[in-house]
Amino acid sequence: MAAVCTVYTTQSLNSSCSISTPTKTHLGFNQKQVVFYSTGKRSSKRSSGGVITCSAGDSQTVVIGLAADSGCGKSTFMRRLTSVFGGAAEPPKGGNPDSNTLISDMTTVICLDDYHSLDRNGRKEKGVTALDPRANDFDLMYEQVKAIKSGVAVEKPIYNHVTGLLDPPELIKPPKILVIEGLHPMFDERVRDLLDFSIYLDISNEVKFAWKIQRDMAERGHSLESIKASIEARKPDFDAYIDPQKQYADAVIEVLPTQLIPDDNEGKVLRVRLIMKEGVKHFSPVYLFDEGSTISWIPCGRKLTCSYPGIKFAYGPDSYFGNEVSILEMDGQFDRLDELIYVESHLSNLSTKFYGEVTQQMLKHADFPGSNNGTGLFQTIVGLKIRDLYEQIIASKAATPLEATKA
Ligand SMILES: Nc1ncnc2c1ncn2[C@@H]1O[C@H](COP(=O)(O)OP(=O)(O)OP(=O)(O)O)[C@@H](O)[C@H]1O
Ligand SMILES: O=C(CO)[C@H](O)[C@H](O)COP(=O)(O)O
Repeated sequence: MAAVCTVYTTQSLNSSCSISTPTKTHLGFNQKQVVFYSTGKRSSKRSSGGVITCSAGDSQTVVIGLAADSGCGKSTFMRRLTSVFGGAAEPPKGGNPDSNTLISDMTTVICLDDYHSLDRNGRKEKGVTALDPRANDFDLMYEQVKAIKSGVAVEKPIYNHVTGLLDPPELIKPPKILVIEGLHPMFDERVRDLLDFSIYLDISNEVKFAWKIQRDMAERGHSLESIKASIEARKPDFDAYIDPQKQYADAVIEVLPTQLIPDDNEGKVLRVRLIMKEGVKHFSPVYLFDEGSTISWIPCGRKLTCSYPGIKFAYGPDSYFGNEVSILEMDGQFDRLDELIYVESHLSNLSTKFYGEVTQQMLKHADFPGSNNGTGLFQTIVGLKIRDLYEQIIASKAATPLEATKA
């Protein structure tokens, strides 16, 4: 059966394509109309959310995965990352006001909640949480991420967090950098294999609880009891399906209670560890003083103002889920953010474009959560490393286009 569809792409389509779900026709974006023969193989049970898969060949979309539980700082991280590329991210213009997508000049961030196959009622009826793979459509996620990576636009579904329903799809054009953020970017092996770089935000239970209480009580009017109950209800599925993804991450930002205050239970001062996998293509870990050595550093004194309980850095090689890693750790918090330049000048391999860029980024977003501690510092550093990775991938594709697309 011949299916006529419109492909949205910035590239010439001279290669083999297949259509898995016939899509609606949209007009107006650099489109080319192509006749396809349906494969007859529907990859999704959805009536909406089509994908046109082509091996277009010369695509340049770099795909980044960011995994974390809800309320663990993904949005904050995304704002820092987008800022490193020099722009602010906004929802698609003129689209669904409840869209979860954020677009800037260089990046498009899609939220994987949009691949929930069961809406809020559906999950309730079946007795499953949103973390359960049975509540998510990994076939569609894979096909759409693959299509975007190969330079082809898709009609991605929208999960509406306000209504709890699945809304009509939105058009996602291939960006320079696609970030897929949410609960499961590294869960499905096929999706995982599409990632050029992956990050896991590993927030310890104590800290997660403190952040969730702060946000859900202050901003969403939830009671302490309901927050506790929701965390408890999610925990088994979190442990089974979300947490194990950290073994696949190229970088993990681990957030723990401080060790500088004995038996601290306030959760305000944090110990943050940046775990960086060795041997990842286009990514070289940051180091403190001397690459590969084991270092402990208390920078407080003449050049860095520290009030109680102070600041302690550590760095060294380690092993993480059987992989060789480097770990950079910061315990404590900055009193004066402008003095961060002192710390920055002792770190190497930061992938900055000028002296003091980390400090500049941190000062620019001093009002973001975590700007006075290792969460903000390490998120900024990972943002710079992603920019560097992107530039390296683009440069290597430009140098050897055929080889690079095969890799
Ligand atoms: N580094 C941090 N330090 C302190 N609090 C933080 C930090 N990051 C996030 N938070 C707290 O957690 C809340 C959630 O952060 P954010 O919106 O970035 O998370 P999220 O993972 O995108 O959440 P969701 O998936 O639920 O939308 C913030 O409002 C803030 O209260
Ligand atoms: O984990 C989540 C997002 O990261 C949400 O719990 C999930 O998407 C379900 O959403 P809702 O709160 O609208 O039922």
